[in-house]
Amino acid sequence: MTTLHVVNGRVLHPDHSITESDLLIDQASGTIEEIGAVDAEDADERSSSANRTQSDDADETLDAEGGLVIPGLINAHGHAAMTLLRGYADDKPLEAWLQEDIWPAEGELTAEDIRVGTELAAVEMIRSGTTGFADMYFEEPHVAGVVDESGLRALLGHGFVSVGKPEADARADMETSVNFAAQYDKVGGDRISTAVMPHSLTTVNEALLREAVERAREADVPVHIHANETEDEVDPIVAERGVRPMEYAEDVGLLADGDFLAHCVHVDDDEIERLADSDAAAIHCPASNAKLASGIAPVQAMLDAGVSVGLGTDGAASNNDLDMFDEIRDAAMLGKLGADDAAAVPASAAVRMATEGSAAALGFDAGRIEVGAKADLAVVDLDAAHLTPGHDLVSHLAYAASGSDVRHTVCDGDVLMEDREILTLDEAAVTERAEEQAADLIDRVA
Ligand SMILES: N[C@@H](CCSC[C@H]1O[C@@H](n2cnc3c(=O)[nH]cnc32)[C@H](O)[C@@H]1O)C(=O)O
Ligand SMILES: [Zn+2]
Repeated sequence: MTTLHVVNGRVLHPDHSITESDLLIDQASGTIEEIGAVDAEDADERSSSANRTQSDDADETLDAEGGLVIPGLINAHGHAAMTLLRGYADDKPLEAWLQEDIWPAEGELTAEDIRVGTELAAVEMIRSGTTGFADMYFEEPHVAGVVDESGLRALLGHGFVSVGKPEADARADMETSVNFAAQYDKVGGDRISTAVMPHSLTTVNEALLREAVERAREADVPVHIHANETEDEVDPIVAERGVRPMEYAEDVGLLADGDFLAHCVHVDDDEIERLADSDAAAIHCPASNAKLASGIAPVQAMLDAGVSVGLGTDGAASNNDLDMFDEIRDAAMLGKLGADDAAAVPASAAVRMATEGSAAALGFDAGRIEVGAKADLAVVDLDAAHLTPGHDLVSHLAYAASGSDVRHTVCDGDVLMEDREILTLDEAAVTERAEEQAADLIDRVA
């Protein structure tokens, strides 16, 4: 067995206790094998030479001295290649932003744009301790290629809409979504999984939505969709059907085990109950909801009701970065404002949303540092001024740390970033290429 030792650090356990522990990782299975002093001799040796970075019996060793080993953060909703549209159109509400700026620009996107934009996203995620993500976009086979080379874990799907398109085009788009999901699920291992991804409850017509859900069940993959993001999305459903969107969602066959719904901002008590009674998850995207002034999701109420809640950044054009530490902080801050209660969404709950919550939503056996779980983790440097003193490290993760405090990133037992150097992608080349590709895209749109 080839092994990776993560030594000399402190470890954040699932109950959020913290101990000084080493990890032994089996790289073949990509799982955590042991937590604790790996053997007594090692521990003795370590105390006599704290700076040692080579372990005699491990194939590879990662020094976490002064750091906290946390579960890799999981970005459970986004559109990775939208990094190319970062800062392209800001300060507008959802509908105008999509229709006036984003969709016209996306109409010009090529497979190469998607590949380059997704590589840029991968660099940003690895740098900021994100090891897994969900992606709803186009040209997903190219996204899968980037996931493969970057070493990240991802759940991918082709997003499709029917509004504003001839029926035949919309149907073909739905077929692309189903076929991609069926063909790429668990392709080349278990780092890539898939879902069928109708864009939203209002941008896909009922017949296609029903069919997409049915086809997803046949292919044994979940469904991912935007839901209840703005009032403007809720009102037409209520006006047309006389029911709120979650009842409509149930009616078309959604809210099954494995399904996950982005946003869920404007959900009433009955809808929260429906979500809680279902095996589907809500993905909270606080920064995107704030920037587009969509509203504040009732996250504490959802958690209290027992809804499974994950956390996501949404695309980089409505955030405008992919740093999940920011998202954790925004979830806590907006959760308090929205509930008018400083005790709402405490640090620990926000960290859980980005780790075990997102993992459960995406069906990843990760989001926790535990024997048998996937070895998806990040090592956060704790010796910075803004993280001193260390009264409460979970508080620091939520309120004081940022992605740039991440020193190492590991996914599936492989080191993706060591001492802030990304090993799987050429960061300088990726950013340079992205700058060129984005300029070219904007030229084509103009
Ligand atoms: N526009 C595509 C649909 C699906 S891909 C996913 C889409 O979600 C869009 N998107 C990004 N952020 C949001 C959001 O917050 N709400 C709704 N859609 C978004 C994104 O720009 C992309 O167009 C089509 O023509 O078939
Ligand atoms: Zn989105």
